[in-house]
Amino acid sequence: MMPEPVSETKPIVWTIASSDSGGGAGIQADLHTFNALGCHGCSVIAAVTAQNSTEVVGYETISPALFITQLNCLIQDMPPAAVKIGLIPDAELLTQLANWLAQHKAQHQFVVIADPVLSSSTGYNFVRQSTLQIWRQQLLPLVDLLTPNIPELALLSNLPHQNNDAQAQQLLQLGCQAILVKGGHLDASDNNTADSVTDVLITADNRFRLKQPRLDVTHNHGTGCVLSSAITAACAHGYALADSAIIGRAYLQQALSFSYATGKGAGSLQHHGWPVSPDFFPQLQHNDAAIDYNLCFAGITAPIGFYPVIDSVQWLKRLLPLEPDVIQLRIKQGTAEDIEQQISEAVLLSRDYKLRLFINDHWQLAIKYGAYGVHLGQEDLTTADLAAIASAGLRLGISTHSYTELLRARQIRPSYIALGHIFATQTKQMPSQPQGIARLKRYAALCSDVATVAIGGINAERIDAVLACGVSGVAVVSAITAQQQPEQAFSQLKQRVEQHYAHQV
Ligand SMILES: Cc1ncc(COP(=O)(O)OP(=O)(O)O)c(N)n1
Ligand SMILES: Cc1ncsc1CCOP(=O)(O)O
Repeated sequence: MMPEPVSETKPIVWTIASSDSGGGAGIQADLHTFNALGCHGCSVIAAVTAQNSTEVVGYETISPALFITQLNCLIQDMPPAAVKIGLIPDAELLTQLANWLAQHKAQHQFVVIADPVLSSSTGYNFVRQSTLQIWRQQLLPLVDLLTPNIPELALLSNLPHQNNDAQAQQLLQLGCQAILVKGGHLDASDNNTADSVTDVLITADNRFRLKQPRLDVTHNHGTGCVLSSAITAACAHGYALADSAIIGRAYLQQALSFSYATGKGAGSLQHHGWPVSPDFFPQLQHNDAAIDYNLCFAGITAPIGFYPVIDSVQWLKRLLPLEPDVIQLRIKQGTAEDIEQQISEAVLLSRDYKLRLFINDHWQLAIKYGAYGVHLGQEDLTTADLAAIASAGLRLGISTHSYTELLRARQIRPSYIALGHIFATQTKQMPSQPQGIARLKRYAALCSDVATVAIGGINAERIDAVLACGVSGVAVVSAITAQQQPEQAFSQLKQRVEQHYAHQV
């Protein structure tokens, strides 16, 4: 199957690792992964291994001179957006690499993801104490994300008798920015069970767990290589580390689900394109004790469609004659008294006009006056009484701006999920970057089981591209309220959206 085209540009990514003659791991697996995730992969080979699906028979490292020549030659013409480091079974090459990265990383601003391969899954040991020291002292300070399994974490931290958290903290202290502790080894971690695998992403100020069903597959050669390469590819597409870890984990779950036999031992993973099925995405476990994930929110009866967002009851009165079907009242200014007055009046009007009216932020007033629904931001999720909203029968919409927020919102099972901001917007100062059309398409595909609304910078020129992404609604502010003829703008956009959904039925 051809991978889905995921973006207009193909970021350049490098793998600095070793060749696996069996093709399931190492450089070969990395390049397959990069390609499937819409990146152009370059390779810097550190060693050539002779291995098949049952054993590593031997290896030879490349000369330090040719190793450095590969790096220098690539940086001149094909600088990377992100670099993955894999098996480098030689202390001299590791030192050379650390020196080279120290010289070039800051200037070229690439992300470094390192998978500290210390032994093969078939049991071949590639490292000595001297290699571990170079990892600790020279490489870790240059690494943005390290992806050790539990035995590698213990070895690298040199704290074999401490728990995984203490070991990870030790590696952070040595200078690496973040650690994804892979839970695939059933033995040493209480995060893992026979049924599930939990990886833990740890940074200096954040920590969350990515939990997935444990797949009962024997063909799992190259799992670590594929995960770290998929994370590298996602970073190269500009996703933040946490989102990249999520994408990597979903890519791996998908590839493992279709793995196949190659020889007599563990076979290889099947590379597909960008993961979109919710089945492949992990469950995120934050320290969100305040959120109840077992609530049931009322569904939305008809497609959301055209969804204007306005900031006063005056605007509502102006638009009501044009027969809006859904509107959000998003009042950001005024006294508590004034806000309550506007909300109570708007809810009464919405009943007369059979309008589905969402209230932004003011969930208590929405419940008090019986609005159709409430829209909340991520920061509201731990302070609002979600159980009260659910039991009052109000619909809930939640804002999201990333995979991390999207997975969190999905776990709450709201009535709809807002995906934003898609394009630059003048209406609100956004702490995040515009997501763009390629990401919107991926997010919408992941939400095939829940209604979605796109928001942010959407106007008459852009609305067709947004609708083509498969969302169930399109929210706009300035495309109506900042226009010279708002009523005309409203009617034109509404008609365009209605035409789109009419053709979908
Ligand atoms: C449909 C829709 N999507 C997103 C938002 C933004 O909501 P929030 O994150 O709560 O930010 P503010 O609107 O409070 O600035 C929205 N209002 N509607
Ligand atoms: C409230 C909000 N949340 C994300 S973008 C946005 C503003 C959208 O306004 P506009 O449609 O004018 O870009």
